[in-house]
Amino acid sequence: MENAVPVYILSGFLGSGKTTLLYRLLEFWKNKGMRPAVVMNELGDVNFDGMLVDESVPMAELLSGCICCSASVDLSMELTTLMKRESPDVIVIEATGAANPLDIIDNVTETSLYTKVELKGLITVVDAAHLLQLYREQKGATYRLMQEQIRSASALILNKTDRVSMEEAAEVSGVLRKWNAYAEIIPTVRCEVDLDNLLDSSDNASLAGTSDVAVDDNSPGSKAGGVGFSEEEEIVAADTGRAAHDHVMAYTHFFTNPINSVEFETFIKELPADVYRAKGVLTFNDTSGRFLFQYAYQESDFIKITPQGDVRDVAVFIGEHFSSGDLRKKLLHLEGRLFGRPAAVKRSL
Ligand SMILES: Nc1nc2c(ncn2[C@@H]2O[C@H](COP(=O)(O)OP(=O)(O)OP(=O)(O)O)[C@@H](O)[C@H]2O)c(=O)[nH]1
Repeated sequence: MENAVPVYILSGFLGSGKTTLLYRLLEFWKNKGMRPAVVMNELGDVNFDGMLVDESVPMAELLSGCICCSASVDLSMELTTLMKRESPDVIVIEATGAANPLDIIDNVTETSLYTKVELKGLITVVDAAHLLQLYREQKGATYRLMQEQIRSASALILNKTDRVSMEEAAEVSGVLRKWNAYAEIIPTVRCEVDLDNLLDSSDNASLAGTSDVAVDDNSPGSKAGGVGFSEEEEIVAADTGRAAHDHVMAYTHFFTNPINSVEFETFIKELPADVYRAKGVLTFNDTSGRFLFQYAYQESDFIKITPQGDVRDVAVFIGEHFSSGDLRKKLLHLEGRLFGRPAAVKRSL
């Protein structure tokens, strides 16, 4: 398509390294004198990842749900508006880790019928250690979703290879090849990759959405199923009209008081295994400044930040079938307001 703006989709399960790759891509394009724009999608109510993106990068946010489930009009509208308002040279869509990429491919290709955008590639980032663990167990909704994200990719980043041995990296690489015969597989730590090569290989590979890859209609990302709300807390349904990722849930906790950093680290170490991802902005009472906190599969990171605008202390916990009530109690305890009025939102996705 002549003069169409290239669009790349970043896919990959929660915490695999999509945002890490996004930051690299943005720097790469800006260094080439290009104007990239981003569509960011988060399961929670807050766009933590956007906080570290340079303000010069135009950004559209789709919060509190998953683009693959929301009416395609949401994504199409954001793309069209970004095109008109910002005239970018390239657009990246960072999907939530629970997104089914085939639905997003559909949305983008549909948009390209009336807006000058062209889907160039779908880059899937894989957490080597997490996939290996799921592959050995060979079951679960997350496993099937990851499989779909890998199958649909035009390029595969095998990330977090620092968390596996060389033999294990080779084993996971074999799994990726088995599920996707065409995409280049690039092993990385923190998504450090030759980006010219990545984009070239992605551009040259075909996308599963336009080829004949088999898709399991009962897969977790497919549009089916309602969600029951049973907790007594304040509950906000993302949009009951939307299809749901019924295995994935998010709990958002708004903090009123600063907490102790050591106690918080202990709380994080004791998180149930079913909580596989958490992010937040926090103020501690024993150290100065504010922190962007990240947690993925037993590893946590704290980065000192100065959020723009009025950002409350808040943390989002994402996982499967965990007790948000238990997390809430522990967090209220850390805040010293166990019997205070709940300031929490539970969302089923
Ligand atoms: N050990 C290790 N950690 C990594 C690597 N790449 C990223 N991380 C860390 O993993 C966490 C998640 O990385 P993100 O880039 O935010 O992952 P994501 O896929 O965008 O996460 P979601 O947006 O929640 O789906 C962060 O704390 C990163 O610093 C890696 O290669 N090795």
